[in-house]
Amino acid sequence: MLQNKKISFLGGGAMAEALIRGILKAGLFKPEQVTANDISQERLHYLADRYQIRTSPEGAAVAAEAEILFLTVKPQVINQVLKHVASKVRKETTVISIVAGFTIAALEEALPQVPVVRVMPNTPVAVGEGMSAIALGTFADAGTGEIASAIFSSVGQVVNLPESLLDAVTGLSGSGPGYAFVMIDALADAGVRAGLPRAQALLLSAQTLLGAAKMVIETGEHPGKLRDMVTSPGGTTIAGIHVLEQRGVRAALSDAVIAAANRSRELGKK
Ligand SMILES: NC(=O)C1=CN([C@@H]2O[C@H](COP(=O)(O)OP(=O)(O)OC[C@H]3O[C@@H](n4cnc5c(N)ncnc54)[C@H](OP(=O)(O)O)[C@@H]3O)[C@@H](O)[C@H]2O)C=CC1
Ligand SMILES: O=C(O)[C@@H]1CCC=N1
Repeated sequence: MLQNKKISFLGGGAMAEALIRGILKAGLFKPEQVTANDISQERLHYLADRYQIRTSPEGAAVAAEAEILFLTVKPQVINQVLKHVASKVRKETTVISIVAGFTIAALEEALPQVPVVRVMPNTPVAVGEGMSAIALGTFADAGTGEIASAIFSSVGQVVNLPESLLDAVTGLSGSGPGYAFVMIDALADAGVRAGLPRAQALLLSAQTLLGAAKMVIETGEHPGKLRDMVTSPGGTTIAGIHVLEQRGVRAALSDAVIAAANRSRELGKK
């Protein structure tokens, strides 16, 4: 299905790089099938050098030859980029937008009758542990859906959801790695505060979050039950959890997700 297809990225920033790294690592595409376009020559040199992919500063030409076209620019410039390339995008091209807040209706207005897919992935696609939510556009048939599912499931887990839920997804799993990195960093600092060497503190912190997440996914148990298994009566964990509850960690995480989801909605209105 994806064999020999030309896959291109308009915007070669952080998320495009994470996807390129992930799909090449998964062996889904060969480097010569992949083209990246970016406004910065320096960035194109870096991507070509690091991943041996093709690069081009000509967005319209890249859009014209793409069979799968990723829109990976910031929400603030997507309208300008679409205006520049829209007339070159062929009706057979599958267009996959990961632009936060940018709606299928806006995509279809710019690219009439083109099969479009709106996806919200996250940066762990770079290491095969991404979380992506997919919503298909009006002109996307089952084949288009299969292409999007194949790409994103090669670099992590995929859910199909109605587009109306993608802002919520953005607040939770799209931005979520950011929250997780803050937590990992904070726990590592805490380990140093408690006397651990920095390198070991960081490993202890990151591997602990990785292990806990894996337990939730592999056992299918409710996190509350798994938490109870760690929490010996009168022991250390409940002393720690008491402090987290006192400081409102749950409410802070909840407010973070809602703030990010609201921001995604706001970006979509511009
Ligand atoms: N980062 C993430 O975790 C996720 C991001 N997304 C979405 O992915 C998109 C990209 O995000 P991210 O990678 O973080 O952003 P970046 O800013 O890292 O990447 C965007 C890239 O596009 C370049 N660019 C700007 N204007 C143009 C243009 N006219 N033509 C071609 N390239 C251009 C930028 O260059 P310059 O920097 O010089 O402006 C930059 O290199 C966003 O829409 C975001 O909402 C979705 C899920 C997760
Ligand atoms: O911060 C952002 O706007 C993007 C969208 C989701 C993750 N990063």
